[in-house]
Amino acid sequence: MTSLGGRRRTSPRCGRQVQRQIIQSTWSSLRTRTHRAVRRMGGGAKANATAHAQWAQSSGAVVRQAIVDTVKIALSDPKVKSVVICGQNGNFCGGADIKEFGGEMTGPPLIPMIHAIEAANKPMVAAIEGNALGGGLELALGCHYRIAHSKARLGLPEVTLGLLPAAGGSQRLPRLIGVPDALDLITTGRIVTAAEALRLGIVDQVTEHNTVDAAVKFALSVAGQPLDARRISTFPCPRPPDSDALFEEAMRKVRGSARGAMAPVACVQAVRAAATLPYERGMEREKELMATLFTSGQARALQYVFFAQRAVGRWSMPSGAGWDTSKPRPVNKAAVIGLGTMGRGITVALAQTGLSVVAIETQEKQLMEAKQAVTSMLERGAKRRGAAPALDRISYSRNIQAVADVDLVIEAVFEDMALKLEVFRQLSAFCKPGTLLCTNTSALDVDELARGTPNPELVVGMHFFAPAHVMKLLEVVYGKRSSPQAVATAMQLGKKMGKASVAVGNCRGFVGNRMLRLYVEQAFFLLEEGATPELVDGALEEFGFPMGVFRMSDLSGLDVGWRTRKAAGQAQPGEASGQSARIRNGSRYSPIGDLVCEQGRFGQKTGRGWYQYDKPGSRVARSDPWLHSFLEQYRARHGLVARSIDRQEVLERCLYALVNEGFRILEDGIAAGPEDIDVIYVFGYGWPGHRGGPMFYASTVGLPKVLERLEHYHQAHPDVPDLQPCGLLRRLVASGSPPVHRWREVIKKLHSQL
Ligand SMILES: CC/C=C/CC(=O)SCCNC(=O)CCNC(=O)[C@H](O)C(C)(C)COP(=O)(O)OP(=O)(O)OC[C@H]1O[C@@H](n2cnc3c(N)ncnc32)[C@H](O)[C@@H]1OP(=O)(O)O
Repeated sequence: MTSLGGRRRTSPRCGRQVQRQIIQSTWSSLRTRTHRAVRRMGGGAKANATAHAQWAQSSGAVVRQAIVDTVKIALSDPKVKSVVICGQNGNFCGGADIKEFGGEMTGPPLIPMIHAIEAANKPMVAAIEGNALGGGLELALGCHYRIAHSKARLGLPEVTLGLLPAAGGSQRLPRLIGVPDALDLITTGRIVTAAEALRLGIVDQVTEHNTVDAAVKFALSVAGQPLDARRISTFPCPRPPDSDALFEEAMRKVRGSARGAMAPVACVQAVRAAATLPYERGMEREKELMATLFTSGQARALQYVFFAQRAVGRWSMPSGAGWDTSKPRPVNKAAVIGLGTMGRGITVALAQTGLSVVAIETQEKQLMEAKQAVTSMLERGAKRRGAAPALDRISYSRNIQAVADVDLVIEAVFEDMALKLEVFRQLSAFCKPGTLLCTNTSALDVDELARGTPNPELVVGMHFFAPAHVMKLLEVVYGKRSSPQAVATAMQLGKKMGKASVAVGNCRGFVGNRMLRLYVEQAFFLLEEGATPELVDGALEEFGFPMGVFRMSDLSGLDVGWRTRKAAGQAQPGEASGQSARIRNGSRYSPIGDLVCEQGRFGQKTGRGWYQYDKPGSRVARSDPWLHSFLEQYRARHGLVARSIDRQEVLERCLYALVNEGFRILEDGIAAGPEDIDVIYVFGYGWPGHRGGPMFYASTVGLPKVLERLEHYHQAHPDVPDLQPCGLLRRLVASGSPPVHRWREVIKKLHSQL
């Protein structure tokens, strides 16, 4: 447990008949409250100081110790008839302190503690307010009854941390609610509302009123009643009729979606143990499975991602300004300009966040189409959430002057600098003073856009990812003149929208796309050298990406990149051959993608791309003999001899090139730390979370090895300067390859010397 208020107090209503154990889980203010709680547990100032010092090492140990002690006192006191376990400050318990996992566990272990609660001969009632997650819910499942507030959230999210509910959760939940629902909750980590928990049978009662009072009343009402039928571990696990088929199907499903993550698979195995073994043996199985996960490295990666996601909220700019010094402006009303795919998604996301939105599109027909699409997206979302669609929060207009009273505008028009500059010029004329002007560009220069406005400090990039109402990532791009307040406002709005928002500097492609270019480029080079799209995609998908480079390119459309390359003067029409046709600005360039586009093969939408599809729009990719013979002809025309390439080389070339660019981004100060890059890749680019993001992954591979492989590939391909190892990588290796959480120190030193 992370936190404790080992606070014993007597219920004012029931004298000493019900004793309350307060378990609080507000992590951020844990230290002070725990200190106070320890003091309240008895002992003078001296004892208190000792306990507090211990807690500083391991907060959860103190929480567990206090629960054990207080329950013991309550059970031995004849005047106490029932016990209510509750949290403090509106929270039951968010589960184990993840930071404890890295070190040696001290204090009483959780499982015997929960067993002792379940074995108690007085009713133990959990009063659940706020969160009951992970070990917190496992504790509640050890109680004989559970009373929840209507706003409570319950779940076993361990799987998202690379673990399974190993304090009996995987054995008790199926016994309580049945195998299918338990499998769903445990394998996904899905958090449920109190209403759903009641429907599933996880809680016994839901209250709109004071939860502790309701629980105390309830505890008194059941005092003295037999408890045998309330101890979940003694329940037989309800076995569905065809349970073998059910578990096989569950296993097939998790293996399909886990992308190599071990925890979801272990969760199915643990629930299967609950359904097939006596409780004690099931607990042994739970322990074995947990031990494997704990030592797998995947749990460490996922826990890193958990903290990285929170670390990116503590953003900073090269000037030193940051989250702690910059106050965001309130944003109640926003406008979206341009209602293509991105604009529609952004409109939906803003409305679902509770903002008033003005959606602007100049052409009547497009405006009407967009309105229809936005309406149905909102209706579908509302149906899924069981809420009313936020249709009345949106007004539609063809007139840009409708921005007059908004606090923030997000421009999502076509990626064309001249067009965007014109939009920004008009916005500057019509918006009220102080309105934040945001661009959703994924490639254009935010500084150039800002220069076109009278108030460049109000301009930032808000780079959403398609579909914008679904994808969790938001890059907030600050330009040279963006004010810290503008960045703070965009970051706060992103957070409100439920996005993993990362503040990054302005450069070509920002962080995500700048790194992606090198990854894709290596994939093209590998085709030239003898690989096939199937080989490259197979290696990347086995690594854990939902789709490899080529399947992804077919999905998003090959023409998008082609247009950009044409605009940059890279893609040149025609069938030129020889080495010179594959050089741009002195560096190697592969025109393969351009040539495929010249055939009208734009991917899924045209039914042909790197693969073939049954019909345009179809999603099932099949190997395409045309493409293979095209590759052979291409190699022959350019004098290239195909060689055998293995999956290891595919991974090293694609991933290390991407990681190397990540180091350059850190060196350039475009991202403040490795966590920023990792969050961008996990939440926006399908990087498997159980590998922790590219920079974390590099640290697990070992920086000296990454450096050595990059040197090797750069030597083999001197015409690819991007493969030259970055100076920061060399520096980190020279300073002993510190763990990822210490890279910032090296980066800081580097910047201070520049
Ligand atoms: C054998 C024993 C095994 C037990 C299994 C477990 O219990 S594993 C843990 C299961 N619990 C979870 O996964 C819950 C994780 N936490 C959350 O989902 C959320 O933090 C919350 C509890 C719902 C609260 O959300 P809120 O948005 O209010 O706050 P933050 O997420 O920003 O968190 C505030 C700070 O607290 C830190 N923190 C949160 N959870 C933990 C945790 N389990 N262990 C350690 N620290 C935690 C978080 O990092 C924030 O800290 P900052 O320093 O401010 O970044």
